[in-house]
Amino acid sequence: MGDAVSIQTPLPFTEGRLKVIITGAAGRVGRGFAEFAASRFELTLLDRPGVDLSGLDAYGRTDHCDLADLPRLTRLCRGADCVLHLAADSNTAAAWESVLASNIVGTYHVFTAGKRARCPRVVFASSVHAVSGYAPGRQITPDAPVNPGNLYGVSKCFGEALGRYMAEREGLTVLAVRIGAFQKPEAAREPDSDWMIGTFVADQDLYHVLERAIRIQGIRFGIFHAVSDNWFKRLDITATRELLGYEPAHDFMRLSPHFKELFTDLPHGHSPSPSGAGDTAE
Ligand SMILES: NC(=O)C1=CN([C@@H]2O[C@H](COP(=O)(O)OP(=O)(O)OC[C@H]3O[C@@H](n4cnc5c(N)ncnc54)[C@H](O)[C@@H]3O)[C@@H](O)[C@H]2O)C=CC1
Ligand SMILES: O=C(O)[C@H]1OC(=O)[C@H](O)[C@@H](O)[C@@H]1O
Repeated sequence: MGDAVSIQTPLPFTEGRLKVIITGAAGRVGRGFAEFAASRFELTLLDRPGVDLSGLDAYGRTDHCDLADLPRLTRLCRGADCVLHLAADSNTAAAWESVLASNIVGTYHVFTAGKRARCPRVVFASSVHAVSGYAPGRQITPDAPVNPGNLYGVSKCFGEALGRYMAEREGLTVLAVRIGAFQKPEAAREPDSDWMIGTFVADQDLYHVLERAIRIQGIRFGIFHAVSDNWFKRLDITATRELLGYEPAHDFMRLSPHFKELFTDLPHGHSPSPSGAGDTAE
């Protein structure tokens, strides 16, 4: 994560019920995080007009807002401590027009709304696809040059770059969390997917990273990787562990019925490295 590696740890975390705006709150990550975060933060849960927000009102205030509507976004951000920006066209094969509207223009509007409303922090949901162009089996550290595997990934690189600019030049603090393949642990059933082995992130593991990204002090900008404690980690999580205090609880191989039997006699953390894959960069 570039500059942050020289920071002395541990960094402090802001306690208490911070006011957090969540965009894309009705999506897969948003709904689960809202439930996890309701007792921890004062939430405003946003999604685009027409999206069903029912059920979310148990976790905070709900409202509709399209990312295209900068004035409305700005009003909604007033008084908030942080925007957790989850809204996006999350389809890795999304059409460019949609990527442009939601992920590029929409993300620009979220950062700009945060700045205009004096909301000091944006936590940006980036993706492993910002670096999915690297060869399979290679582990990627947060300081590797971006290498998106699709146009959706390109839009996540844009969000990271904009976040850095907004942090360095416009006074926000920005944490970009590169999310792997988000799933509930009980859904980790794909028989032999190389992609899932390396990128799986269990829902609760991700929620802990997001909470810590919202609370950490002393970082102006950082890119943090969020995958579970997988046998092979496509994204290196050293900085997430050391700076955010991330302690992942899950490992795709241990959850998958296909692989579980291989691990019965091995204590956690002492698995042999699979050939061609491991925790160090090639
Ligand atoms: N689910 C995953 O495995 C991963 C997700 N991510 C990122 O994390 C974030 C959350 O992902 P999911 O919850 O899975 O996505 P999702 O597709 O389930 O939810 C995204 C939400 O954003 C909303 N949205 C889209 N465009 C909008 C617009 N123009 N204005 C207002 N709202 C809009 C949608 O209505 C939807 O409810 C996304 O930014 C995604 O790119 C990154 C890596 C992996
Ligand atoms: O590639 C993956 O596994 C995931 O990565 C993402 O960034 C996408 O938003 C999500 O739809 C995919 O499932």
